[in-house]
Amino acid sequence: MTSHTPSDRRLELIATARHFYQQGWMVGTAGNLSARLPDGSFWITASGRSKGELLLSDFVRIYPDGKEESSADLKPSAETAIHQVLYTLFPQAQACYHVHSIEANLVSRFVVGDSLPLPPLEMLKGLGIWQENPCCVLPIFANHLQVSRIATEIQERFTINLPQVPALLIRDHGVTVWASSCETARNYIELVEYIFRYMVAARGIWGDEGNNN
Ligand SMILES: CSC[C@@H](O)[C@@H](O)C(=O)COP(=O)(O)O
Ligand SMILES: [Zn+2]
Repeated sequence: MTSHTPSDRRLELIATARHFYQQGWMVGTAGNLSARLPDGSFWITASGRSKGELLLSDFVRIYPDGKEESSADLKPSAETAIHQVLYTLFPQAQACYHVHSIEANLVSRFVVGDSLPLPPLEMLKGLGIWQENPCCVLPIFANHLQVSRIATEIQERFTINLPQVPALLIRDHGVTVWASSCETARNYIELVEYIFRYMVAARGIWGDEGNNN
């Protein structure tokens, strides 16, 4: 019988961060990635690390009781509270990815309110929307300096209204997705970023009307 050692999820996070860095979505130290472990803890990128060249030692393990563990005395991502809130709200989530793209920042200013209507693209099926000509919105949150305030607002809003897609946008900041596997979270980031690129291009061609259903 072949025995399998479960692969270290940090390796997948390192490869994904490098890929996102190459797309221009994790420039410098921007963004953070986390993945859950069977005991309910999760690995998250340490704060302020260059996301294009992460090492196994650039992660902090966060336990359900809040205890932190890392090889050196590292600080976890400044946005850990957002990951914690999402893992609590969505127990099936096994990975939570946050990136900063130019397009995400542009589309976050396409509306003044807290919901961004998404164009009815086929790509929405990849985010779980199986409807013809869907009316789908992405929740937008304000980018408070105090990250705990963003996390509280996410918790309050999603406790009352579940989002249609497993993603949220922080205005002038970037997108965060959560998914039942690392691979799916990576796909979700690629899909939402495709939709954002489309929305920016559509506005350039058709103006304000470009993204209407
Ligand atoms: C390039 S500064 C970006 C940070 O302020 C933050 O938004 C971010 O995504 C990365 O913070 P980090 O603490 O490294 O996880
Ligand atoms: Zn960020």
